[in-house]
Amino acid sequence: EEQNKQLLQKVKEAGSCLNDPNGKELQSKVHGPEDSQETVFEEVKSLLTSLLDGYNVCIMAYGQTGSGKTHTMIGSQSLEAKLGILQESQEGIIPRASAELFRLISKKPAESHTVEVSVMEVYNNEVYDLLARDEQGRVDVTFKDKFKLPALCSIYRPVNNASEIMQILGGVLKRRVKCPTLIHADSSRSHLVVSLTVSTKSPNALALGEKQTCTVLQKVLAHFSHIWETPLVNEQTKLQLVDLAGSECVGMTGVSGAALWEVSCINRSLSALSDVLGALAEQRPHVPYRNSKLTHLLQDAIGGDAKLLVMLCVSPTQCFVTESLQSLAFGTRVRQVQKERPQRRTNTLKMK
Ligand SMILES: Nc1ncnc2c1ncn2[C@@H]1O[C@H](COP(=O)(O)OP(=O)(O)OP(=O)(O)O)[C@@H](O)[C@H]1O
Repeated sequence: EEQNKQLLQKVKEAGSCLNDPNGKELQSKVHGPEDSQETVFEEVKSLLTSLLDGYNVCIMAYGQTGSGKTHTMIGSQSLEAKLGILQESQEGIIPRASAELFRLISKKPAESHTVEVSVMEVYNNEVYDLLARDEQGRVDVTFKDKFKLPALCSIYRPVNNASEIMQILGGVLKRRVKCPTLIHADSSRSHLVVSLTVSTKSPNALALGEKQTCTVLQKVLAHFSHIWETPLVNEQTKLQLVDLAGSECVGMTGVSGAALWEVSCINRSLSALSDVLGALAEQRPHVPYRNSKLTHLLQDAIGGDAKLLVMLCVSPTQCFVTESLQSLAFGTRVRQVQKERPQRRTNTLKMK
């Protein structure tokens, strides 16, 4: 226990040292096991304001298997089993971020923002839409291709509050691919990506129904608005909440056969993610987003002017020191990514 305490102290020190790689102060914080979910969420809260300010935001949990990624992103696993009904204190980032988003939206003019949710998993380098599966969670092999998403487009469900998001998530989480390993009996074998798309109606679009002081173009667009399922929007931003599958050493997990293939796919996709971050950090002209389905799916959320927050989950025990160092190395790479803010996109028409 004393050794573990010392290790935790070292990890905390390593986390604070990472603060200042180029003489610039970067935000970082190391939380110990004593910190509550609420305290951890305080780090995240301001990103929801950024989302409504027009930034794409991505929050992802990275770490070895069993280190607490699902606990951090969703909440306690045992309570999750009760169909997503979590005690508030155990709620992780996804339920808290959803609640904060709707709290912020409630302060905006009525009906100015709409939110849609999609839930996908990347398993064995294929993307599956969890909202497209049947109630029993089985993927009918006859229709397997229907559930694969070659064009990376997915089902979006409109939601009006955080409880609706958690109800949808509670329903689909049972279908996430899990498999016991030596380290973690309830280990997730896929990357889970929950996307909340926030559409902001332009003031003009809001006023079209009442005022006649619009331009000719707006009148034409309004006339044909029935062609689009949703009203005109002038901006869409996306919050992507990602619970990555665990990075792991094959020897430690004790898996073989199909499970070994899963581990290899997980490790390759995480390595592709690291390569993308490396390319962004070095500002290379080509960023290899297409090298894996995971990075392809997250392209909007980690490229451009998106804000990315990575929660590194690190085991506070001596026996996992190799994995912990590997996770910290990933964190170092993330920190090196500096992003320029390009011109904002405006007046984008959303078509379904
Ligand atoms: N900070 C924490 N406080 C209390 N329990 C925790 C904490 N972190 C993790 N746990 C518990 O440890 C176990 C493993 O955590 P979790 O499922 O979140 O790991 P994981 O990193 O998502 O694993 P995998 O990658 O294998 O899916 C769970 O039972 C979880 O409730």
